Amino acid sequence: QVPTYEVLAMAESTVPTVTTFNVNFDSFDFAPRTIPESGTILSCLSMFEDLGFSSRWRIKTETLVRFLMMVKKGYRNPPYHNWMHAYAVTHFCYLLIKNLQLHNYLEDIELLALFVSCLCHDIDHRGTTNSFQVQSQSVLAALYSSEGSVMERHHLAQSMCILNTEGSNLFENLSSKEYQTVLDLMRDIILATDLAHHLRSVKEQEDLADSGNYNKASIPNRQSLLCLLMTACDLSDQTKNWHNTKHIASLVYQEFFSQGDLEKALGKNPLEMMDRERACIPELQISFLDNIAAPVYKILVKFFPEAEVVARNVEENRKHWVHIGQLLKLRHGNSTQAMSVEQ
Ligand SMILES: COc1ccc(Cl)c(-c2nnc3c(C)nc4ccc(C(=O)NCC(C)C)cc4n23)c1
Ligand SMILES: [Mg+2]
Ligand SMILES: [Zn+2]
Repeated sequence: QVPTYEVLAMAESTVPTVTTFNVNFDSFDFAPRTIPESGTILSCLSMFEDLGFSSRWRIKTETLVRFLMMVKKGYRNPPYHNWMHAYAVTHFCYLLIKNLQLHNYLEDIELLALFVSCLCHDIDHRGTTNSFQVQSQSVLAALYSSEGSVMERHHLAQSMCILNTEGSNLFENLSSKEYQTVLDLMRDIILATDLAHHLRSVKEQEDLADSGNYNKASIPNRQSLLCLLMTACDLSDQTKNWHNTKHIASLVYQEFFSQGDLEKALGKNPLEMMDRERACIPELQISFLDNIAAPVYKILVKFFPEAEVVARNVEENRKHWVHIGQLLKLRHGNSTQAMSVEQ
């Protein structure tokens, strides 16, 4: 529970509009991690207002503030999968809604579910993967490994707990039918953040984009697009400038290498990408961009040509990794020794 006086103090302060923060806050080039963590709750408040969610779904400011503080507090502090990741993901969702006229493709309640899912999608992440949960026989694996997507089921469960807590239920003023719908949507969307799920679904998303037959009346079409958009938000750090991308890679590999160290301590052999002795970050990032990130934004651009700039930024970042890789080869021969990510 978040103390009421804190909530009221926050709610008392007038909700600044997004433009009072930054003139290009709603541009694809804006890097949300430039907002200090201390300003992220107010920033989320102003995004809810700006998107018209507060009035459309009759969300009381006090309830919204309490919800945001509970969600933020629900995140731990691993190098990458922390609250600032959730905030950056949510900001990209804001950009999609603001720039792509998504209401021509999705229902209003689906946009609300997507936005709230971005806030909640990695809540209580421990900085380790689904396979690590199973390998280490964690409590979460005991709970969810039979269904798969162990961490994602936990993120969903934690989100439901917050919504079921008196005073922080965002959806308290929705009709019972709307309420059930938004929870079902959050379940589908948060479970879709499992990369294994994404890899199984991306072909279908590409075919739908290539067909040019997207039909807003088709539930499967809308579900497919929602999953694509969620993954696009989750990986959106790759669509920003090189400084941001480089920084994110160092956070992700801090997390991966810590897991690799744990696995070695448990007598297991970590994946190369988790092994600080073997990983070559530029190589790994080029294959991550080629095999996972770039295809997502190429498909996004097929649906929404006006999003072209994000796909171009991913290509730009790939070129930087190629250059870094060449520098490393020149400087350190072909040793696969993991080197710190240099300028
Ligand atoms: C959407 O869900 C997730 C979940 C976890 C993570 Cl860390 C990420 C994520 N976000 N940014 C990154 C970056 C910059 N590099 C990454 C390199 C590899 C992998 C990875 O999981 N490879 C396993 C393979 C079987 C797919 C994920 C990476 N990643 C996204
Ligand atoms: Mg996740
Ligand atoms: Zn995430």
